[in-house]
Amino acid sequence: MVVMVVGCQQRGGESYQISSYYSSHNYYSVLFAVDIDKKSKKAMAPLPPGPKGLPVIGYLPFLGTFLHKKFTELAGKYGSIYKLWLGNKLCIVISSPSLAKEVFRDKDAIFANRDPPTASRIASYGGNDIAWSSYGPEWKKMRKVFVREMLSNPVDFGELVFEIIANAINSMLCGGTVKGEKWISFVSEFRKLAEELMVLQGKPNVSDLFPVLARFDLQGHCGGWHRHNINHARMDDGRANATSRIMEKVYQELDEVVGHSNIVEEFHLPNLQLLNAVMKETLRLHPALPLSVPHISSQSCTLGGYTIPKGSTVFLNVNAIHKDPVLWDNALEFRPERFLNKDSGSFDYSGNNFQYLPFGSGRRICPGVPLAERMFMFIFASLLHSFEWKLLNGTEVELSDKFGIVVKKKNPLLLIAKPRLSNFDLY
Ligand code: HEM
Repeated sequence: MVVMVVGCQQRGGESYQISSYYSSHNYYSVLFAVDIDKKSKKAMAPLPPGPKGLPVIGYLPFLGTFLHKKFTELAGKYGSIYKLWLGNKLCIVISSPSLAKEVFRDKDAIFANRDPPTASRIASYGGNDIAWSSYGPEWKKMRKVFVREMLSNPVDFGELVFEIIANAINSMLCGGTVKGEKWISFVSEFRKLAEELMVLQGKPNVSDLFPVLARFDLQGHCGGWHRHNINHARMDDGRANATSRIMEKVYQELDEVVGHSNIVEEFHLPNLQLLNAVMKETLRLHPALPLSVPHISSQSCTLGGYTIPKGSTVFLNVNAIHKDPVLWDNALEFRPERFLNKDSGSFDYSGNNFQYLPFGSGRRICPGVPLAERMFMFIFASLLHSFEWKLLNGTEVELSDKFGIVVKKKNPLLLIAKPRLSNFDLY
C-alpha cells in the first residue's frame, strides 16, 4: 500500500506543495517539491513556522541529547506551535493548553495514531502492543482487555520503589511472585532492560527518519545498546530548604492520618491530601514523559490556523506547558500547596485541564492512571510513615536527569533509613 502525504511548506518566503510517498513498510520514501499556483496558495493555510535545517537531514544535527529541553527552547523562539523536519519526517511541536485541547479534544480522532520508533518496534514485536499500535479495532480490543481485565485485578529509594513495582507487574503478568536468587536476578535484569529501553525509545534514530538505512543500525540502537550523556543540575540551598520544610509537613500529615501504632493501608490514602499534592507537583515539575508519547495525524487538518499534513508527528511539549510562567506562579519552584487551593480542583489526571497533562489526554490517555496513582501514594506513604530518610553525610539532593521517552534520575538517590515507629512488630 502506498500513502500520499500532501502539505504546504514555506521555505525562504516561497510556498511549495510537498508530496511524500511512503511504502507501507517504510522501505523507501521520496520527497519532492513543486511550486503551487496562486489559487491553491490562497486556499491552503501555511505550515507552522520553525527552524531551518540542513538539506535532507533537516534539523537532526541540532537537536542535542535533551529533546524536551531543546523543544522548550525552540518554543521560546517560534511560539507555541512550530515545525521541524527530522529527515523527511515533519514534526510539529505544540506547547500551549489551547493547542493541546485542539489536538486531544477537538481533533482527537485525527491525532490518535502512533508511529513506533525502531527500538519500540523491536521491543513490541512489530509495534503491535497497546501503546504503539495504530488507532483502530485491534487497539480498541487491546485497550478494553487491558482496562477491564488486567487493571481491575491489581495484584536506592528508586531501587526500592522499582522492586515493588517490578513485583506488582510480575504478579499481574505471571500471577505470582518469585523469591530468592531467582527474584534478585529477575529484578536486576528487568531494571537494566527497562532503563535502556526508555532511553532508546526517546532518542531520535536515523533508522526512523531514513527507513532504508534501518538495517545498518548506524547509531547502534538496536545492537549494542549504549549509555548516554547526561547533564547535571544541583538543587540550590533555597530549594533544598523548601523541600525539607515540605517533608516535615508530610510526616505531620502521616502521623495525623495514620498514627504511630498502625501501618499505612489503602483506606488512608484519600485523606493524605498533602502527599497527593506532592505527587501532582512532582509530575508537574518532572513529568515522567516530558514529550508524552508522540501522536500521528491520520489525515490533513489545520491546527492553530496552520496546515498539518497527514502523517505528521505531533509532540505535546508537556515540559514547556508545565513550566510556563504565564500559566503557573513561580513556575520553577516546588510548591505542592498550589494543588491544595480551592480552585485547584480541576488539576486531576483526567486530561481535561490542558494546563496539566502528566498522563496525556484524549482517547490515548494513559490507562494506568488509577494504578500509578495508588502505587505512588501507597509506596511513598508507607516508606515515609515507617522511616525517617536522611541524606548521606556530605551529599545533597541533586536532580540531574537522563533523557528517554521516560525521563529518569541520572544518579541514584542514596538515603539512610531510620525506623520511626516504636512498635517493631509493625515492621
Ligand atoms: C507515573 C506513572 C505514569 C505516567 C506519568 C504515565 C504517563 C503516560 C503518558 C503521558 C502516556 C501517553 C498518553 C498520550 O498519548 O496522550 C501513557 C500511555 C500509556 N500508559 Fe502510562 N503512565 C504511567 C503509568 C502507567 C502504568 C502503571 C501503566 C500500566 C498499568 C501504564 C500504561 C500505559 C499504556 C498501555 C499506554 C498507552 C496507551 C495507548 O496508547 O492507548 N502507564 N502513559
